[in-house]
Amino acid sequence: MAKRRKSIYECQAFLNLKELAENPFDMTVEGALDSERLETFVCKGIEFDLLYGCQRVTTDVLDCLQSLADECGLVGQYEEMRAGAVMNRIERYPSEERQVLHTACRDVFSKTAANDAAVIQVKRELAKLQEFLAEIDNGKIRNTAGETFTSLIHVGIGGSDLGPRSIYEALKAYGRKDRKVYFVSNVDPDDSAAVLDRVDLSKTLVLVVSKSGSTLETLSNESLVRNALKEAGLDPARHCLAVTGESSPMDNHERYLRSFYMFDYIGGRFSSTSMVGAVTLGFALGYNQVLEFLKGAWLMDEAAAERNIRGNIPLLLAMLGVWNHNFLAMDTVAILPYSQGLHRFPAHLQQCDMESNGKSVQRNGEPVRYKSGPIVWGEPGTNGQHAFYQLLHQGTEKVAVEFIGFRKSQRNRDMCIQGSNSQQKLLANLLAQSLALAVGREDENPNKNFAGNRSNVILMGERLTPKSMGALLALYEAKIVFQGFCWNVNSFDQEGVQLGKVLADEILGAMAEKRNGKTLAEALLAVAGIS
Ligand SMILES: O=P(O)(O)OC[C@H]1O[C@H](O)[C@H](O)[C@@H](O)[C@@H]1O
Repeated sequence: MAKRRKSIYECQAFLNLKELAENPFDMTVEGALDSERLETFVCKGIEFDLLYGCQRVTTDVLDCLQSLADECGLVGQYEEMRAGAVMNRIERYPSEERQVLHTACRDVFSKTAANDAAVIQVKRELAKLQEFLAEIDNGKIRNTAGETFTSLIHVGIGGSDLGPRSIYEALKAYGRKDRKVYFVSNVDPDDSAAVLDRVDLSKTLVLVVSKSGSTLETLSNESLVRNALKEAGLDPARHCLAVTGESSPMDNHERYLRSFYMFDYIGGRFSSTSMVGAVTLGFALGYNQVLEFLKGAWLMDEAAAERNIRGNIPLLLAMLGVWNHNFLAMDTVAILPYSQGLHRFPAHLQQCDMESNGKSVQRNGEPVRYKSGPIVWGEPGTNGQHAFYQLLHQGTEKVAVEFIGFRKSQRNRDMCIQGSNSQQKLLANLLAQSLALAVGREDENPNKNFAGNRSNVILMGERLTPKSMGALLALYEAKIVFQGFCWNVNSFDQEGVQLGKVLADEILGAMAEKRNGKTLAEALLAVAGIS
């Protein structure tokens, strides 16, 4: 018999927080935000510190958030998930009924794994990857002309693209100089054409990534690339690699030089540490860097099992998010990395968060009666400062901001210009934005007035490396999972993407048969003037 999960509004802490939210901490009062507060409201963790002095919280609020986390059993559920409980389900209705074990992808460093069976499968795939990368290095795998492969095109979409792409972008500073990676995701034919125009296909590996092995965009792009290989006189089976679910329609060894597996218990948007991300990363950076990346993620997973929110960054970030969203009515979260390497990371988190927690049904099948997942968006600073920060400071919309910064740059190529180097300028801007949002500034001219009290946190790391990237990824994965548990939604399915796919098929059918105007879909096709 499944345990009944509490909805947050059934918790005593929920009522207490509602009361506290009537009079949240005012950061604009003179002296409210002082050095003591800034020093106290810091959570030190794996590879990152979370600075949360600029949140509208008091110790009372934090105590209540702790109680809410405890009443909802968040850490207990997280541990159940890591051990292999069937968390991907909705009671009383047909649902995916799966375990959720993306954490097993990095549980390879533990003496005793949380779920042995999954870790055995994970280790087998890692060993295959290590061997494959060694064979490219030692020349056992070469093209038909006997040359080494120097490029890889990663073909996938959604979880099979966003995570790997954002991680590759974050870490390409450590990439091998003799290797290049390209990504193709959109079914817009211009996406693949632009990449195909730039590569020497004879020295290119094509990694097709699809858990289901049946995603329209990925299969279309695979066909376009295979066709280009054939037109260049090359044998696709000697260039194409697959990452897919075992026994998916793509699980066909004759069509691929190598096949790597992911498993039912790894959700697409949580799959970056599986072969979905590891093959591309391994090609670009080498196997040891993949291990560093996994190590960072594993350390964060372990740290996320701490019950005390003041000592657990993902849990604290999750609970501060609940406070801002459910009690202070902040509908959107902006992820603003002050790190060019992380320029695609907000896009990845958009999928990871919004596809996970953008739900209106609880795990018990009842409707959600409070707000579940927020809208997530973001761009790197300082670029964003010259674009949308106006709204963050003076707009009517209140946005919860999560800054991410690093004390040191990745490439160490910097110089002093007008008294400071660029890394210092970057960090000065990050800190300035945090304070400006929180404290504001009064001006008798209303148009120049900054109201302040705009909540934000800073995640501060030393340097963006494979290890810290792994930790950052796992931090956000755990945050999303904790929030999903708190809102009592199933964070691991994505029924909401189905209807659009069904209607797109209907419209494609109408296009093929030149049907026009009978159904709503056909009428829209005609009105849009598409033949
Ligand atoms: O990896 P695939 O099976 O090709 O799926 C790719 C993506 O497609 C779907 O539409 C889902 O919404 C995503 O969660 C998934 O990551």
